Amino acid sequence: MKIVNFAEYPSVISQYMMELRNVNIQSDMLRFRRNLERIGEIMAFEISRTLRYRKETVDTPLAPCKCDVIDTQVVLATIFRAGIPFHQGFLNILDTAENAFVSAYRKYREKENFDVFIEYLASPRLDGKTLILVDPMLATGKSMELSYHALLTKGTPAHVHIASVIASQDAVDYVKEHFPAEHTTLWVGAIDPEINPHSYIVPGLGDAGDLAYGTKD
Ligand SMILES: O=c1cc[nH]c(=O)[nH]1
Repeated sequence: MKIVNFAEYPSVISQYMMELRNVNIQSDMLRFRRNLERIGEIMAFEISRTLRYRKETVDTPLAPCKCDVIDTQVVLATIFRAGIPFHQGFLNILDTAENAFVSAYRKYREKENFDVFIEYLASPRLDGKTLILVDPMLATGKSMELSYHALLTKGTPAHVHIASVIASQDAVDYVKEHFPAEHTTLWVGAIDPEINPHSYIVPGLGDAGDLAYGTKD
């Protein structure tokens, strides 16, 4: 499995990541959502460089011109709810992408033990397409794997890109084991060393859904 870790090459993404993590900045929800969206836009651009293109001749006002156009059908899939701004960033760039939505929720058995359930799935057919699974926080990799298996009921994609803003090292190892190595690329803004007993990434940034949309009951 190919892994692209943007933290290895400092760029403007590093600045957005600092703002997402910083307790004094992340409480500005508008900025928090926009930073997730901006990282989505940049990752979408990088992923666009891996897509297939065909030549098409278009007429400019002066002459015919051969242009490259995307020749890969992309499906963007997002896990509710923190994924929404990140997804929008991808869609701002890949505007011909189809879209899929999955809801995964944690059902607690006791304080620190929970199962993840998929409750909702809306997806187009996936056969032969490029699936981009976006989830800003890849803590254990289990929700991502469950979502992927739910999506496979809609067909088998030719290639899978997993895009996250922060992944834990455990999640990276888990994804390596549970996704087809030949056909999967993992794109991450950073890989953090730990997850805590509540499955939050450490140092991470906290609860991305709450920071983007407010706390839940
Ligand atoms: O650290 C984490 C892990 C999962 N989801 C979050 O929002 N934050």
